[in-house]
Formats: sequence, C-alpha cells, structure tokens
Amino acid sequence: MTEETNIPAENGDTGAGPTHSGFVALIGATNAGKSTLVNRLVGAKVSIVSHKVQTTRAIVRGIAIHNNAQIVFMDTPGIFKPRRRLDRAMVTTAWGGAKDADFIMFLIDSERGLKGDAETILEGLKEVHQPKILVLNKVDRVKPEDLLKLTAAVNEVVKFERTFMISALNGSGCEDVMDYLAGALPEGPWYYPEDQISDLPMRQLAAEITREKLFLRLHQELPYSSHVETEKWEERKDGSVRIEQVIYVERDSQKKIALGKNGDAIKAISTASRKELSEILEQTVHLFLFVKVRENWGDDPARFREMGLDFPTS
Ligand SMILES: Nc1nc2c(ncn2[C@@H]2O[C@H](COP(=O)(O)OP(=O)(O)OP(=O)(O)O)[C@@H](O)[C@H]2O)c(=O)[nH]1
Repeated sequence: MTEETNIPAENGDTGAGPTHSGFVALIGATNAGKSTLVNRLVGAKVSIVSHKVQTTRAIVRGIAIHNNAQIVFMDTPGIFKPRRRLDRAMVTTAWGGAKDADFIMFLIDSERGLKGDAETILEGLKEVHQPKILVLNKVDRVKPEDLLKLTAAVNEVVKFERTFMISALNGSGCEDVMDYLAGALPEGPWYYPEDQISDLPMRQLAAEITREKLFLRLHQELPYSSHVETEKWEERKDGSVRIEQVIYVERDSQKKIALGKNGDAIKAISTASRKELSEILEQTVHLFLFVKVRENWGDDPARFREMGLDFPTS
C-alpha cells in the first residue's frame, strides 16, 4: 500500500480536507453554565457541575472533535469581584486563559442578562483582542424578544463575530456553535491524540468528582474553601483501583460537618463519588476518604500551584 492510499482512509474518506485545531476560552459569570456546556460539547464529564457558585477553580480543558476540527475548551473559573486572595487568583487565571486562546466564547445566562458580573466581564472583554463569539445560554428560560434585546445590548458594547442562542442543558443550538468553531479555528494539526477528552490528570479529576459530591451534599454548611486531594492511587492485580483522598477543611467545626452525625455525610459522599468514579474508570473502585484540618491553606502558595493557579502577590 502506498502512502497516498492511506491518507483518505485516515480522514474517513469524506472529502474532509485539512484539519483545524485551536483553543477556545469560555468566559462567563459564575453559574452562566460554562461547565454544563463544556460537558455537553465534549460529551463526557470533564468539568464539575454544581449549583454552588465558584466551584470551578483551575482551568479544565475538554477536548471535542467536530468535523475536521479538534476544539480545546478552556473552562475558566467564574469571573467576579475578587475579595480574598484565592478569589483574586481565580480571576487572574481566567483572564490569563483568555489571552492564550484562539477564540473567546462569552457565555451569558440570558435569564440574568447583563446584571452583575456579566457586565463587568463585558467591559473587560473590550481589552481582549482575539475573535469573540457571544453565546446566550439558558434560552429555555426566556422569551425570544428578550433574547434579541440582550443581543443588541451586548453587541453595542463589544463587537462579536457571531451570536448564538443555546441551552447547554437540553442541547439546543449547541451543534451550531460547534459547526462555527470547527470552521473558524485555524488550520493545523491536532494538539492531542484523538481519544483524549481532557488533559486533567486522573487523580485531579477524581478529586474534582469527590469535591462535587461534597458540595452537593453540604453546600449550605461548608465554605467553598474546602478542598479535596487524591493522595494515593493504587492499581491492583484484580483490576480494581484503591484511591485515597483527603478532604481539607480550615477548622475543626467544619471537620464535624464533613463527617456528619455518625459519619453519615462522609459515607454518603464516598458512596456517590465511588459510584461515579467506577463508571468513568470502568473498573471497581475502593475509595477511602479522610477529613483533615489545615488552617490557613488559603494563604499557602503550594496549594495554589496544586490547583494550577498562580499565587497572587498583592
Ligand atoms: N435551565 C437551564 N439551566 C442551565 C443551563 N445550563 C446550565 N444550567 C444550570 O445552571 C447552573 C450552573 O451551571 P454550571 O455549568 O455549573 O455553571 P458555571 O458557569 O460552570 O459555574 P462556575 O463553575 O461557578 O463558574 C446549573 O444548575 C446548571 O444545571 C441551561 O441551558 N438551561
């Protein structure tokens, strides 16, 4: 077989043409639906979704293949007014991610419109020079005429290449976004192997999953500063895996909350996380969760690095 006969076969023999690839930064206020959208577009769970705001801390990339394009999504932490040091790091990371991207995708919860943080972000986008698209999310919740008004108001402040109206939850409009990005991203070879959906190391992904379960169960009682780390990952001969994780909290009172009465909370969190990990890893998971108090970890540079964040010096 000659080299030439191999080429069309690799491309699926659909007259597919050259490959495209690039990075798309998702920018949006907390709860706009960024994680839900990345998960939908990538078709696998790579970024945690929770009803508690500001759950996404470090940049998580989901990698989607559409037509001939490999689209790498950078799921940025919500941009909001920074108060504490950790908050400031999250904001810096989000804007840093935007500057490295080929495309910016500004996601707005169309029910909330430009209220609050979305307006601040829009102002910030004036300084960002990459091509930008506007994506109005949660259209299942608003009237069409309100969407048109919002589109006009936003485009008056910043010029977007295109505006899309979608529901990340039910998928409507998402295919159009993918079609557009696949054609608009630069021509070039793919950055990642075809079967890779996220470059998050498995350990970190596993920690994210437990953190999601922690928040889902205890979102009213625990501050979002609590943090999960995977400390041990042991593949066993019988095909199962033993995973040990530590939930770090800042105070003894929070430790009691995380454990719950008779250990009820930690047991439920562990069961939910183990179940989901087994599904994702397609193997039996033995999960061991520990709760430890680590005071002031929010001011420790090493913790920031572990989460993929820069430590803010001011
Ligand atoms: N009705 C409706 N709800 C949605 C839609 N997309 C997302 N949501 C919900 O909005 C909430 C926030 O979604 P996330 O994906 O966690 O939001 P996020 O922007 O990643 O949030 P942070 O991580 O805090 O920045 C969740 O409860 C989602 O189920 C949508 O299209 N329609």
